[in-house]
Amino acid sequence: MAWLLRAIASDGLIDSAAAAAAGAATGAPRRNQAMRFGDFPPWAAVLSERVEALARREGEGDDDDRRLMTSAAASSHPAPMFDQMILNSYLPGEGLRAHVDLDAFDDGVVVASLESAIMMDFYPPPPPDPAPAPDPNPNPNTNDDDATGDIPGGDGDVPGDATRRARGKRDDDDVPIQVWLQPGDVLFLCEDARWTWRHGIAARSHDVLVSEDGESARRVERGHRTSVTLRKMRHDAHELRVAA
Ligand SMILES: O=C(O)CCC(=O)C(=O)O
Ligand SMILES: [Fe+2]
Repeated sequence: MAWLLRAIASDGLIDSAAAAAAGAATGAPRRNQAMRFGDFPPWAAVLSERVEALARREGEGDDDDRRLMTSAAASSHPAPMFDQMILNSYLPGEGLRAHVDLDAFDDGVVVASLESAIMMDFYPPPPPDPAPAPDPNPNPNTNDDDATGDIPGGDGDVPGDATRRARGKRDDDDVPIQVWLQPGDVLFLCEDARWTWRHGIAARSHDVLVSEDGESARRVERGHRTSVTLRKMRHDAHELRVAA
């Protein structure tokens, strides 16, 4: 479940975040990421409080589909809802490898997208590993060390798409679901969108926006973009019982 909220961040917040990102990005070689745990700078505390108010907002009934953050995710974040922040800075042409955020953080990850629009790509999880095929030759004396031989769709020599999927490997040639993030948009990642789908940004200097009817397309040049991600460290992660 991924929800997008248009334009939460006021200009003042955007300016502060952009200035912080610019400050973090100074020096050589250029740094494009800064991480904070716990005490946020004032502008980030304001952003975090606004996001928290939205995520906890009442009046959406019991219909979880209408909430920005699932109630399970929201209630798993005792106040303050977020205690970790990453500030990312992207120049045109820069991207982000598709990934699932670390297990050390709870459900309900938030991305505030600032300054310049960008296309974020979402890749579904690979299908589960197939059940092992019955051994067609149960003769224990047969020496078959071709480890790929029993993978449906794979012939062991030519690693075709089906083979990669069958092995649970990921392929960035997969067609993503695309989400157009405009300055001020806030994206809430819960459940599958947080735990199993990968998200990433293609490294290119422009995006192509296709109209809703699919009839026309528009090229949009990327500018400098800043993103602020907010997360909550899982309680058990403090004791390093989960992968960090
Ligand atoms: O920059 C973004 O929009 C996403 C950043 C992200 O996915 C992350 O920090 O884990
Ligand atoms: Fe991420």
